[in-house]
Amino acid sequence: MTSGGTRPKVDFRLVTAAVRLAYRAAPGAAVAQALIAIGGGLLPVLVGVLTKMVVDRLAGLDGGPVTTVIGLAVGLGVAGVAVATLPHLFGYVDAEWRRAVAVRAQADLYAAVDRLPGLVRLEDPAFRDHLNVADSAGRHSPVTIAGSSLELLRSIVTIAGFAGTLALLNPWMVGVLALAALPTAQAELRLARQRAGLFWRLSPIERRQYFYANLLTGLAAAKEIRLFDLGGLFGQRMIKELRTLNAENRRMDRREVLVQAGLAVVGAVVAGAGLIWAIVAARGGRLSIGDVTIFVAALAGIQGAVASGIGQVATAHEGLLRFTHYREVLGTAPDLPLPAEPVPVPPLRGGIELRDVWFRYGDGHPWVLRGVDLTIPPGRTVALVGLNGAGKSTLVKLLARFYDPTRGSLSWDGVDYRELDVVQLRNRIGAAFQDYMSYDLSAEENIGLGDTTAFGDTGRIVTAAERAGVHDVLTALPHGYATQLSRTFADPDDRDDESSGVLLSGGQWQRLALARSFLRAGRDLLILDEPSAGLDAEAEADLHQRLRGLREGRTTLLISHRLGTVRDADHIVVLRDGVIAEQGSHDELLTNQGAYARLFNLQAAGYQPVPG
Ligand SMILES: Nc1ncnc2c1ncn2[C@@H]1O[C@H](COP(=O)(O)OP(=O)(O)OP(=O)(O)O)[C@@H](O)[C@H]1O
Repeated sequence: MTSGGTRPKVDFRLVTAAVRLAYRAAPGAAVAQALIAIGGGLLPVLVGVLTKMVVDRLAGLDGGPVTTVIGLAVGLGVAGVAVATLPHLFGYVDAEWRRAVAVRAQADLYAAVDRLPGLVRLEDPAFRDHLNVADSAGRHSPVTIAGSSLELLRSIVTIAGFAGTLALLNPWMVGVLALAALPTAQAELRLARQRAGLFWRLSPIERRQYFYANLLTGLAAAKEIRLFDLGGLFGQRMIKELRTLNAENRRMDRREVLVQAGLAVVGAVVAGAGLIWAIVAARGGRLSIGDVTIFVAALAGIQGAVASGIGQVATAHEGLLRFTHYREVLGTAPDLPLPAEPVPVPPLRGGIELRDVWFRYGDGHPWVLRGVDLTIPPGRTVALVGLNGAGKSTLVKLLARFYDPTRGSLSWDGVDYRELDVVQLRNRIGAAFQDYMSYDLSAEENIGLGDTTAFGDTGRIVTAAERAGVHDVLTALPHGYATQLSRTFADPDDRDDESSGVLLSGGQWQRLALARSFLRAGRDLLILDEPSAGLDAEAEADLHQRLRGLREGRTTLLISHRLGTVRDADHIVVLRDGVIAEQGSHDELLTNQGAYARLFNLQAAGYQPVPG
């Protein structure tokens, strides 16, 4: 986490950003909480004053009609009701406020992530760490910070009210209390800083613990965990992280208990001394019994409010530290330089050119592409082949401008990619990625996501499914194309209905992903990265037969390890260690007797009978 980088700074701009977000999300709730805070701050003072007046009248020190006492008692009762109900009202408004802030914070956060044009940030571990905390920080921290500020206001109102009352009885006592509050404030703030530091230090451990916990309960690793019997190992590692967390937290808790106990003793000594003075003063006739009651209430009220106020500062500080992660994500710069005036992307006429393209994923990473020169002519099929790690998928990512080349350039009809409108560019591309997605949605949505204008257009979706050879599979599902392809989102009513969510096989999922890309078959460039890797031999032959028809006259980049499926491409490019080793038609490459011929013959030999 950010733990790897510098510790985030908490400054006033951060406070205003959090408070602004909290206010804008629900101005009504913010104002209501402010009023509740002020009311809540004044109430203890009001109760104290009313109690003093009632006690003095009952003691006969302050004559007057009995109705006045009854009026005061009623006032006391009303104040008591307010004291009892305000926390509930506060809790309700607080929850409402948090809900409103959550909607706004999440909308802003995910819009910020969606605005990132490339993949660089999402692959950056530091940014991922910010993201991990940003979601919950955005939802909770603004209200925590604003709420703590209001609670602080409440404490200040209480302190001011009681201090004023106390000053009338014994101005010295106000001074003594202020002096006693100083070490309390200092100690509490120190604790808050230590707590924040601990949060910072422990967050990587906490994330590791979550990682193992999710691994143990998630579906992704369930098969390997069971077959390789990894549950015990991961469980032990999770518990080890948890024990480390517990040990660190325990150490902090102990420190806190000691400090708090010390502060409580100081507070009790000050309160005790004050009480002795009040009793002596009352015996000497300098204070009434009512004065003694309000003196005691003021002492307790001020001490409580000081402790609470300082506690709120600590809570706000911690909330601000978390909020830095949210702000980091929202303020992150685009990971690709976007032109101020992007050039509109025309339909592809002249082709795509890669000129001396060098690429690596980061300064410390090895070169993946090393001086690639390549032309993808319009209306033709270029096949890209090469061993694992040669850089084929990386080249695909550059073609969709998920990254910019580290050196060299790509151009679309002669215009540099960096000058083009990136959204329009992607709009002109259809792709089936090697690591395609399987969405926990219905079959028709899984296809329709390729072009959301096709949502609800059964004709287009069925055509795409037919082209990918998956139509028959989908019509045979319990609810046809409407069948949910996961049980993750089963309705409570459907949980026991086995037909409400169906899981497809790996090859069926791949064909569904292809259908999704075929929705964009009319686009200017179709990229197919290992489109048949998960298909059985029959399905693969069938798919490539269909693809031949689909590719006709369309610009296509086809990547495949099975060279039999690319032999009829217009142009075959062999990539080796990030360099184009050779290129040409299938026949030319076989004649060359180079890397392609060697790989092709190796694969062909695999299909020949083993010599006896
Ligand atoms: N996001 C990434 N960050 C860092 N390195 C990466 C990333 N993606 C790929 N690489 C590295 O780039 C190199 C090329 O990977 P690429 O996926 O382009 O190869 P490929 O030719 O498509 O391989 P395969 O045939 O196995 O799919 C590999 O060494 C890989 O480790």
